[in-house]
Amino acid sequence: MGRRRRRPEAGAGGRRWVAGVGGESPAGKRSPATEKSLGGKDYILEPHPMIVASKLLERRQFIDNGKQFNMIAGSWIQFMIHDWVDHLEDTQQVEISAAEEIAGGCPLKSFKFFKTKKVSTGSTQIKTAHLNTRTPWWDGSVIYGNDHEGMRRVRTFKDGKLKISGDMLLEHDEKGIPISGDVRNCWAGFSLLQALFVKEHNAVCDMLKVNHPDFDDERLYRHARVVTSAVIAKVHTIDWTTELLKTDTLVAGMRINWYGLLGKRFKDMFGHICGPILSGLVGLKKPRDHGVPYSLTEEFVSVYRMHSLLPDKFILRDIKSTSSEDKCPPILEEIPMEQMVGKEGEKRLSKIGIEQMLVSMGHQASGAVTLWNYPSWMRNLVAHDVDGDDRPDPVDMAALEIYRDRERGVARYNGFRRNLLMIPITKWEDLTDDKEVVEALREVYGDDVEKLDLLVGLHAEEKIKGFAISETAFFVFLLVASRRLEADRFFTANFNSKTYTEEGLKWVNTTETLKDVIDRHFPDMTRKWMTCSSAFSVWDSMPTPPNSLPLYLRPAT
Ligand code: HEM
Repeated sequence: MGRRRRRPEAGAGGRRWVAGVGGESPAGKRSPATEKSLGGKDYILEPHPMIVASKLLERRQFIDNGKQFNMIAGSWIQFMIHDWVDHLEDTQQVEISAAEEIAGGCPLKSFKFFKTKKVSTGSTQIKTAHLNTRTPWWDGSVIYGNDHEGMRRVRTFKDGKLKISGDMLLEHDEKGIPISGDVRNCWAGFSLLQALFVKEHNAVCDMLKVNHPDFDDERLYRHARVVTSAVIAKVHTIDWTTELLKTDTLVAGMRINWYGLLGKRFKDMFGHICGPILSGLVGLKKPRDHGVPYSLTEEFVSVYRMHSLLPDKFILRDIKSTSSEDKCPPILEEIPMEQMVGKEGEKRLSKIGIEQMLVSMGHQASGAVTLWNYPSWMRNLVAHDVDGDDRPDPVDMAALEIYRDRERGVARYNGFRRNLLMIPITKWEDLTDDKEVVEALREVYGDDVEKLDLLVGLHAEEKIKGFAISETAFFVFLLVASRRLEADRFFTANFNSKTYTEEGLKWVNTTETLKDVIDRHFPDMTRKWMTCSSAFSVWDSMPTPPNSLPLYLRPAT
């Protein structure tokens, strides 16, 4: 029943590919249109990533997401990325530098980083790909670890439980690095979500032990792991995604993915007795991969480049204050985000404590995914290696992200849309009505829309009402959201009481949202501090009004 699942053809090494559309991912493979428009210039540096970062990405003034999406939601997606994907790096370093007239506004005039490692697949169809160092499945590896050593590090080997410290936060090693499944580029909000789901895992272990006193440590651990991973997947599917794309159609679509068109009540009563449309993807009799073994694509990674969600300052609230009658506790301190990252962030988190941190994150809006909203502090960032140690060379993340998509052969915006059978743009005005944006795009790319970088296009695109992300990114989200469930035996053939236990299945079936998880561990918190419906909206906002969906498809309020 172990969760170390591999793609069937991956071989003994358990390799996890990340490949681009069409298989090949080297930067050399590009569309003839782009080739022509670049006129033989160096693809990787045209236009210079630092110019793109300074003129189009860097934050001028923080733009928030209104009340739609809070800092728990922003951290949640980092929590998920760290469950699914991280590229293997080469040992060779690259340096990006620019002449004064280009680098003028950049905090770093040059920066060093490791190339993405390209490996030969041995296949004639897909010759090279990049390796994913994390397991791509929805298996909770962000808390459980990605390999044998990582998995051992987090376990207590008693009653199936994972390590957690007395203050309900993660334990740390002698260097101050958290003991958890994934510790790279972490910040206090991300670490808090890891701790919350370690608590969830341990609570499942307690419940299982009461019901099955004969289960040993290994059995408790394994059952609790599949249950907790399914809770994470469910929260992401029917709570987080519907807050990100807040429309009735999406609420219905995501609930149908989990429960099917006949709804939860029908499925609870009769089980998965109809096909995927009527009974949902979860509980299908066998996994489906539509003839293509499950793996994550480069395009998937690129659309999740959403560092603009991160603010400049973390707003710490005073939850002990009695001066406030309403649901929004007063502000205690505004802490620069860079002090909430890495080891320093961990120290601050232990002083703040899990409850104050969670309530504060709940009340702070995340940033909007739009141009001129990329955190300036990330343009001089001390990144971490896979062991969580600080890297010696700071990086300009905004410029690096532009470089990464180009290096990994991800098509530029128009090519990307063509690959998804979406209509490409022919002029800047097709992208947006905002004259200032059009002018800035023209300044960087001239009139050549084929050069537009994907990341810039996704941030510039006018959003559908209710969507916190672009329609282009949404297409990739939608495809992969279903695939992650239907290709996985733990959500299909093995979504049963033998694998999960009766009580474990009930635990998953009765948990709908992140609020349910928070209520389980902090029974008074949301009652005291939250007025909205989802723990991912800003907590003092209004509950979601009743929607036009049929009753059986509506989420419980
Ligand atoms: C304080 C919080 C965060 C820090 C310090 C951070 C830092 C980093 C760093 C250093 C990288 C690697 C850059 C490279 O070498 O290519 C990275 C990659 C990435 N980050 Fe973040 N990040 C944070 C939050 C987020 C959030 C909120 C998201 C939202 C989705 C996100 C999405 C990604 C993605 C998609 C990648 C690419 C992963 C890959 O190449 O495999 N990160 N981040």
